[in-house]
Amino acid sequence: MISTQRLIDLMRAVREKKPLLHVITNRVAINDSANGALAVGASPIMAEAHEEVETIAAISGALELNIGNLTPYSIQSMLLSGHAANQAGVPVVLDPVGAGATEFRLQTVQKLLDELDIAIIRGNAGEIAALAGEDWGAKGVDAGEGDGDIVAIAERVARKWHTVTAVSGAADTITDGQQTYCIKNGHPLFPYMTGSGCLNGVIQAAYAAVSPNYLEASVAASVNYAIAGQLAGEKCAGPGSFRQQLMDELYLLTEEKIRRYAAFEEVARS
Ligand SMILES: Nc1ncnc2c1ncn2[C@@H]1O[C@H](COP(=O)(O)OP(=O)(O)OP(=O)(O)O)[C@@H](O)[C@H]1O
Ligand SMILES: Cc1ncsc1CCO
Ligand SMILES: [Mg+2]
Repeated sequence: MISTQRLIDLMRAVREKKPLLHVITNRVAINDSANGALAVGASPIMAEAHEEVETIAAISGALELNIGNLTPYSIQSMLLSGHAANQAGVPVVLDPVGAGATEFRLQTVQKLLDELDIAIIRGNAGEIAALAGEDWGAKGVDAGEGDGDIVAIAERVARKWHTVTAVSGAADTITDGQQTYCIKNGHPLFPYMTGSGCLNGVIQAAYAAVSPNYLEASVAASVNYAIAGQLAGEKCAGPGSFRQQLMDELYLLTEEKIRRYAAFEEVARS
C-alpha cells in the first residue's frame, strides 16, 4: 500500500530536483502543459525537431509523448526521442489522445508501445479502452461513457505492454497489472478545461523523473494533481477561472493539503 507520506515526499522531490522534462505534445495543450510543469517545480522543454530530439531526451529527467496533433513528422520525433530516452534510462510517458478516434492514431500508439519501453500510459477511459480493443463510445478526444469494467481493462493494458496504466476520469484508476489504486479526488470542472488530461500526463512525467517506482510516481502525480483541481474548483466561477486557479493550486500545494484531502485506496485485483 502506498502511503500518503510517499505522495508528499515525491511532491517535494519534484520541487527539489526540478527535473528537465522533454515534452512532445499538441498545439492545443502546449502552453498550459509548460506552465503546469513549472508550477509543480519542473523545467519543461517542448521540442520536436529531428535534429535535436535525441540529444534532449537523453539528458532529460523524463520524456512525455502526447499524440494529440499527430503528423508523420511528429511520429518520427517521438520514435527518435523515445529510443534515445530508453537507451539513456530516461522514463517515457505516453498520452494516447483520441486513440479510438482513427486507425491512424491507434496504429501509431501501438507502434510506439511495441517499439518503446513506456513507463506510464496515461489516458481517459475511452483511450485506454481503445488500446484494449474495447468499445467505449469515446467522442474524439473526450472519454465517452462505456459500460465495461475499467479496472479490468486498465490491468489488461498494463500487463500487455509491461507498463503502468493511469486512467483519468471522475475516479482515476492506476495499475501496474498487479496492484491497482482508485483515486477519488478531482472536480467536475476538469473536463471543461481542454488539455487538463494532457497536463496530467506531463505531471506524471515529472514524478516519474524522481521515482523509479512508476506505480508510486503515477499514484502520487494523479492524487496531487486531482487535489489541486479540487481546491481550484472550490474557488472558481467556471472553466476560465478554473484554469487559472489550477495553476495557482499546483504551485501552492502543501503537505497539509495532501494529508487533509488525499482520497485513494488500493482495490482488489479483478
Ligand atoms: N468528472 C470528473 N470529476 C472529477 N475529476 C475529473 C472528472 N473528469 C476528469 N477529472 C480529472 O480531470 C483530469 C483530466 O482527466 P480527463 O479524463 O478529463 O483527461 P482527458 O480526457 O485526457 O483530457 P484532455 O484530453 O482534455 O487533456 C484528471 O486529473 C481527472 O482526475
Ligand atoms: C481538443 C484537442 N484536439 C486535439 S488534442 C486536444 C487537447 C485535448 O486532448
Ligand atoms: Mg486526453
